[in-house]
Amino acid sequence: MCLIEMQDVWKTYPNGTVALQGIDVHIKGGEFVYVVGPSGAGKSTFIKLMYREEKPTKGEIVINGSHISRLKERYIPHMRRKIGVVFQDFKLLPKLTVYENVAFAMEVIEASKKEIKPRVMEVLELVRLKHKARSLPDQLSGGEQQRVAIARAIVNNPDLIIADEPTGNLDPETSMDIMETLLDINKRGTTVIMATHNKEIVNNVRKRVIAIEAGRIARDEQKGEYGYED
Ligand SMILES: Nc1ncnc2c1ncn2[C@@H]1O[C@H](COP(=O)(O)OP(=O)(O)OP(=O)(O)O)[C@@H](O)[C@H]1O
Repeated sequence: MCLIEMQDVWKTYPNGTVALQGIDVHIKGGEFVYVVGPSGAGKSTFIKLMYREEKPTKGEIVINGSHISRLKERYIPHMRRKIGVVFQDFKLLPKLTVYENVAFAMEVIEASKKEIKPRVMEVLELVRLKHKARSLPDQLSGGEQQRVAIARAIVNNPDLIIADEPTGNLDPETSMDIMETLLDINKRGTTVIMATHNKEIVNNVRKRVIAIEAGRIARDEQKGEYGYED
């Protein structure tokens, strides 16, 4: 089944920058997709459209049957429950413990206390951080912080994980560890879309590659390669 469909999607920012021009894409449930391309090509914009951080100037975006390009503001929080987002800079809440950071995502959707504890411990176990539940983010390594962010992104069982440069701040070994965590989540059925400049990972763990150049899809290959020198 088609999880994400974009049809003739254009994005022009208010200052006149044309970030995307005529994007057509289909992504099926369960896929793992890399989004690659030169700096400024439009990767983040492409990804931001999927969780309605940005709105297209023109075109249709359908995610899981819902026309998110037309969605009214008040329905956006509900739509985002089914999407987990992971950022390069982790975006953890610094004064909350690891446990609280993950639990917070469930509190926001008004899950009951009874549901929260076992589910948070379950996802912390999945990212191998149960033993750090009481730590604060700044007591963790970068890779551990990113694994907390992944735990937070998956705690509400999303259909889709969107990761924008999740390994951008991490060394090669830690990056591969984060990649393995994302692959593990994907094996359990969650679709993963990952924008990345990590040539090593893309070339070594072959998956679908969508290359964006100057706002257009330049390549879309199954088991593709990175294709750039940086
Ligand atoms: N909020 C904004 N307002 C105006 N222009 C923007 C905005 N965000 C991005 N842009 C511009 O849109 C184009 C695409 O940016 P985008 O961030 O999508 O690229 P990217 O491929 O993710 O780049 P990078 O690899 O450097 O993160 C760039 O020219 C950028 O300067």
